[in-house]
Amino acid sequence: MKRGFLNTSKVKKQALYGQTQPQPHQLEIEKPVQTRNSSKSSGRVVDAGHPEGVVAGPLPSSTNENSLRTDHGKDAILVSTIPLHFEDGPGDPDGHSEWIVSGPTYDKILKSPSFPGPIPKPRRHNMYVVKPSRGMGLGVFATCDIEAGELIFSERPLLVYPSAAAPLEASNPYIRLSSSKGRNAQRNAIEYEQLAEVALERMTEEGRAAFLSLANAHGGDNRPLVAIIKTNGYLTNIGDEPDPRLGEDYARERKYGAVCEIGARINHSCSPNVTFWFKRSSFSMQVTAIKDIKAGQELFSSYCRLDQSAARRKVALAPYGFECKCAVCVHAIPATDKLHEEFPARVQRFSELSKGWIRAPRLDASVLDPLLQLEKDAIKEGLVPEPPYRRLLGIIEVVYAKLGMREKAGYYTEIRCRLNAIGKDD
Ligand SMILES: C[S@@+](CC[C@H](N)C(=O)[O-])C[C@H]1O[C@@H](n2cnc3c(N)ncnc32)[C@H](O)[C@@H]1O
Repeated sequence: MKRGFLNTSKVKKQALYGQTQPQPHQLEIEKPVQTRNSSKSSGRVVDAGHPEGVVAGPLPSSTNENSLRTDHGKDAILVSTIPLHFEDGPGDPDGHSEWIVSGPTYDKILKSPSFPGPIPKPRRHNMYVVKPSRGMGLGVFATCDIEAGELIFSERPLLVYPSAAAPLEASNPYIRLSSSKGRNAQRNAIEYEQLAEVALERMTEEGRAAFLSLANAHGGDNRPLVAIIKTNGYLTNIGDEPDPRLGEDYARERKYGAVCEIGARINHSCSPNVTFWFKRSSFSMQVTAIKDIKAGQELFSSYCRLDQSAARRKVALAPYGFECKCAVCVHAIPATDKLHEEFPARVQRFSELSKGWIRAPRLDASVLDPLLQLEKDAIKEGLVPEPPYRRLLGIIEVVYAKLGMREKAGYYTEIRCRLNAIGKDD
């Protein structure tokens, strides 16, 4: 049976399946919504009904024939609850996410061995609290001392969505849209608002309330759900395979973003102390400390790339509706801007020099001075999350080892390993 899904509550509670059609990402709804390059009639959303023993309600139960399948066509788009939830089952103890997803990506993840695994658990309970943060709305605060590299919490996102659903300024690394943004993005956003409505309907009452209570920096947007996604989404490591047959927009991997209930309360700083990483095998988002954090301190992530000047960061953050007042921004001068922009190149230069130092029969301890100075500056400028920072730690470590200063070398090995371990187990 084929039907327009938006005004059909039964269908709203089920996975949606668009059969393979010549045009990508098209859904037949009351009025067919056309996506990029499209002048032909759209694909179809099919209510395939339920197999025995599987039902749509009560929410978030959502499995139907389509969500159990792992052979969806290239152009299928589903809204599905993940992990799957069966009527007579207890539901996943780690919770469920709603996922707006292309058929092939859905199939790929579902077919991964032992998917979904349990979400990682922090070593300690209740390491954070959500409460008001001066001038920033709500924020998340540490309730105990936390070490760099320590997992603070993990959660199944409320919603996982294709990043094209929530195009932001291109410099945002977390929700990045492919090159030809503009018109296609607008069209996609309308379509995705409708898909987000479907996803919202499928959530539990608590999940829906949590989603709708999240910050919205795009109040004037007439797509309120996409606006919430834009304000709160973080990039995951799940992406659709590139599909060059569909043109420039689809010619590279298109990532998925995630909106999380707790993670979304973390405010921005250009000197962040936590990082987000997505674990595919458990379909969960992790928040891990990248610096030692004292009890009572606020947790901050970065909403923008840090390898750019304060002026560029300001532009990148504008869609979030605030001006960053962190120490790094407030004290920005041309020299600090230069460090942000040149940090990877400076580390690279030291990396090349260090090859000669290691081979040298004897090394003067003075080679450490500029390295330690760069490390100090990088910490002060909030560059700890940048991959070159870890490379810098590695260089300092080998220089200390070469100088026979084992204890110092060991110290650098430890912090480098702790940072390197973040997100590595997936
Ligand atoms: C993902 S939410 C963070 C949680 C949010 N404070 C809340 O109350 O839910 C992003 C929004 O928080 C606020 N925000 C985040 N970082 C900020 C900062 N450094 N300064 C001022 N406002 C900030 C902005 O309103 C932004 O649009």
